[in-house]
Amino acid sequence: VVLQDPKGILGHTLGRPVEIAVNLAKIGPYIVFGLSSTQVHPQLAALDYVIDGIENVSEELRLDKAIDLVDDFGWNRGFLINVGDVKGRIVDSALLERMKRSEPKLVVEFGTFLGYGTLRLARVLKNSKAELMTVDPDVLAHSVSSSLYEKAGVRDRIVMKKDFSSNVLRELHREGRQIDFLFIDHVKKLYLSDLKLALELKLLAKDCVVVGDNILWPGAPDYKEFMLQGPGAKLFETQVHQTHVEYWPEFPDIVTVSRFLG
Ligand SMILES: C[S@@+](CC[C@H](N)C(=O)[O-])C[C@H]1O[C@@H](n2cnc3c(N)ncnc32)[C@H](O)[C@@H]1O
Repeated sequence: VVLQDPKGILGHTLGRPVEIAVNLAKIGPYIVFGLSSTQVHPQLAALDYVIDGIENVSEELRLDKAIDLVDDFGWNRGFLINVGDVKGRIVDSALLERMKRSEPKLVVEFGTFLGYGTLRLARVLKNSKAELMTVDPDVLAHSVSSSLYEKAGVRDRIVMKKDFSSNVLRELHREGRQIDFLFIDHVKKLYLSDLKLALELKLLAKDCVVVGDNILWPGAPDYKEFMLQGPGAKLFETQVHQTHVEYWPEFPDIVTVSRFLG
């Protein structure tokens, strides 16, 4: 507790030196071992790879190139937890199918991380007027994704919320808005509670499509049970896609695509 809030516990005179020592300890590995930020954070390493690889790419090809570079990094250079190209195609198709039925107004992603999933959604929504919103409380996700969107040339098309999913659901409710497509890809334990909150607040528009990633691994068993056997089975029509973990074909995973019957 003292290390988290030294001035609050010890007062300014004693607490301030402790605060400085704690911060020095945090940046110590960088100084002492000469580590760069990209060696510590895979998100920054992937962003670095995109920035270098996209330099001479023309404006109209930048979005595709940014997506390809992240996938190349994920497959060949390190492990990333973005949805990846294989499961990403399932998300793309779900959104395309939804767009064939009617023009969505609001598309939301829970869990931004690098911003890769958002780029895929932005690519599918290229000729759409839908608002694309992505939500992540983590400052590293916020800053890395902002740079990635800028490099890919889509920064002005994306509404970024540096906040928790449940707060954003309540905000949308206060604004009287509804969601037409929801990509749930944040903390697995929150999938079901956030879905229930969205239902309780009547935030899902009729025909809203809800895509759940990582249903098998790391796994959201309660969400799966709710959608397939529980009350969700009457509220949604769900397709179960057997696939594999991002950039790791040896490990099976499931993506669910659920259409809200309203
Ligand atoms: C698996 S990653 C998201 C990957 C991203 N959807 C993609 O495919 O590129 C999960 C992210 O969820 C974020 N997260 C954690 N708690 C959250 C919350 N309550 N609301 C929204 N995002 C959250 C984490 O910070 C992390 O960046």
